[in-house]
Amino acid sequence: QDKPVQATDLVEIFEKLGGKHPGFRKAHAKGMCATGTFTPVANDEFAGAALLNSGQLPVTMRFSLGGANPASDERAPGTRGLGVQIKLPDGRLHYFTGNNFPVFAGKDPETFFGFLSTLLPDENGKSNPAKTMEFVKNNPSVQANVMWNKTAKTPASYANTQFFGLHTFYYDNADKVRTKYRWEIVPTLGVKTLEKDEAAKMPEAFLADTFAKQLADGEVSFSIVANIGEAEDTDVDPSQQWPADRHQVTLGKLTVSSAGSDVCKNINFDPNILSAGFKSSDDPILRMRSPAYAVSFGKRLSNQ
Ligand code: HEM
Repeated sequence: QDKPVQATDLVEIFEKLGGKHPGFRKAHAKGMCATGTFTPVANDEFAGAALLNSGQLPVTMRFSLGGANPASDERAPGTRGLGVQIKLPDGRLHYFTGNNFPVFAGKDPETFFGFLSTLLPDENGKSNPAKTMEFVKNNPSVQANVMWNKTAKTPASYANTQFFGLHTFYYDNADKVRTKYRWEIVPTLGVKTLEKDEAAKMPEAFLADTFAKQLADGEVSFSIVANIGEAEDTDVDPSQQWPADRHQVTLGKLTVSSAGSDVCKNINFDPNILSAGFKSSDDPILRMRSPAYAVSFGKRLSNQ
């Protein structure tokens, strides 16, 4: 657990846990692509950002289930994700790629990898919950995520799911004044989950149909909001939430116009690709995401 973990190690363990599925994403294999627009809201904290001063911008997004299995059961609670690619007029891209849990499972790639390792079946093909419990006890930084997973309910729809950026990012304005923030994507239709018995009555795959129906019935949209960090809020640890009372500003609104295209296939929703003025923090999980996504991108495009 002490030796540095590489992006290839993480992709490999995802494949061990979720199976080898050539041509699919090595995480969030099952998903749905959608297109829409981003309508910015100007504000002082992000003054001068091209992202918020270029009018309405085209968006490609992908909603997904966690895990490497492209046939995941959508009735199960657990990870849901959203990748958002916003295209600026000069061709520059800005990504927001987040999940529905508010804290990550580990403060760094080594802890995350160590945790995943405990979930692997042993030589008899059996999982060993005691091993996982022992790891969780000894690694406080995975505990909040494990607790979240214990109580998480099945999301009723992607349109009723809130997504968290988890990591800390910065925006430096022209006067070099820095805004430190963490973003969230909040559904206009509200967060809705299914109780166990309700979920059991659903078909194994219902998310695409539910979404299409909501889109046909009215507007499906989300707000992108930024929680503004204070000096004592961690910059580098996505396993720790910031206090809930931080000043919040709206960056803009994401409105979905269509769902179900396959344009996401050739997109790598790398959260470190940001438009002018924005920067990633040194959060080691955030930094690990670029190489891991690149490994997966290369593999899936070459049908591995
Ligand atoms: C070290 C930690 C992480 C690793 C190794 C990792 C790895 C990956 C990989 C390999 C993919 C597939 C990329 C592709 O083929 O295009 C992926 C997709 C994704 N990840 Fe992560 N990830 C990590 C952390 C996170 C975190 C913290 C979040 C949420 C804040 C997140 C959200 C997502 C989402 C939403 C997708 C799907 C994007 C899409 O639809 O293309 N991941 N991740």
